[in-house]
Order: sequence, then structure tokens, then C-alpha cells
Amino acid sequence: MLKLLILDRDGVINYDSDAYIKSVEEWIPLPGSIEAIAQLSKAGWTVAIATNQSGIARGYYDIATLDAMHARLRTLVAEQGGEVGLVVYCPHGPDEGCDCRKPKPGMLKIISEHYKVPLAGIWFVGDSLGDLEAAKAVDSQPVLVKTGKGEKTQAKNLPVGTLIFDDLAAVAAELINN
Ligand SMILES: O=P(O)(O)OC[C@@H](O)[C@H]1O[C@@H](OP(=O)(O)O)[C@@H](O)[C@@H](O)[C@@H]1O
Ligand SMILES: [Mg+2]
Ligand SMILES: [Zn+2]
Repeated sequence: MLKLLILDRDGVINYDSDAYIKSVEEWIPLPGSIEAIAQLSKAGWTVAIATNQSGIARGYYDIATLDAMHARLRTLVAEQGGEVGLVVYCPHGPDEGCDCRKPKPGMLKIISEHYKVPLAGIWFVGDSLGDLEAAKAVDSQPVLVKTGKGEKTQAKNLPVGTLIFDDLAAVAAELINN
């Protein structure tokens, strides 16, 4: 079966900001994250992304800008010999009642259906409680990294069984070496 790993974006792959990541220039990879994705990819993992992007609904940036951020991510990973799989985002605001905004698991379901891989036990790596709750909702494995909002999230009441790592590089090392 396909080795599928799903990542949150802001605070896991790139630095996050309480002012949102509003441009390609503000989209700055966290140390080791690009290399981690490339190494996972070269080790046979399919790396997909599920990201809330309410900044679209709030009018802080547009879809073209979001796509440019993801093109940048793909280029950087490709330069390291890896590739990025499906990127799914929720462009909606918190009050729109959509099915895709985490902590709802809609984006995880889209990725599961795209790759025909059941979500049970699939690692979903995030920095926010909503990421972990989304994983739990579909019996995936919630994985918290301490980057982004992760240290603050760690102080909250985490879903039972949540795994905790310092950063995405540590997650990659665990998956590749075990
Ligand atoms: O971590 P992912 O899902 O990749 O993306 C999070 C971002 O969409 C933004 O989500 C916002 O939450 P609200 O959407 O305003 O509740 C805030 O937390 C921002 O700081 C953050 O940049
Ligand atoms: Mg995040
Ligand atoms: Zn949505």
C-alpha cells in the first residue's frame, strides 16, 4: 500500500504568523522542512498537505498568491530531488460552516479518496489542536510538532495517543529509520 503522510502547512513546513502568511515573500520554510519532505519522498513516502487558509475568505491574499506559495514549495523540494503530493486547502472563514476547515476532517478525506488509501493510522502532522482533532476524527494518527504554534498547543488537552516531535525533520527521521 502507498506510504502516505499528511502535513499541515503553516507552522509545520513554513514559519507561521498571527498576521497570516499573505505573500510568497512571507512564506519562509522552517529549518530542515524542505529537506525532510524531500528525504521522505525519496524514501517512497507520498507527502500530501491539508491547510486552513481563511486568509482567502478574509481578503488578505488571493488564490493566485496561495498557488504561488505552493509552486515555491514544490520547486524547493524538487531541487532536493523530492516531490510534493496533493495540496488541499480550505479557503473558507470560520463562520461559513464548510466541511473542509479543520478541525473538521474534510480535507483528510479528500486526500484519502484521491490516493485510495484509508485514513486509519495515517500520520497527520500539525501544530494546532484543530489539526490533531481532525486526525482523531477519522482515526488517523495525530502528530504534534513543536514548531509554529506547537509549543502552545502542547500545553492544551491533546487527543489521546498524540505523538510529539520537535519538528518535521524529527518526524521524517522517525518514519525513514523505523
Ligand atoms: O496551519 P495551517 O492550517 O496550514 O494554516 C493556518 C493559517 O491559515 C492561519 O490560521 C489562522 O487561524 P484562523 O483560520 O483565523 O482560525 C491563524 O492561526 C493564523 O496565524 C494562521 O496563519
Ligand atoms: Mg498550522
Ligand atoms: Zn472549507
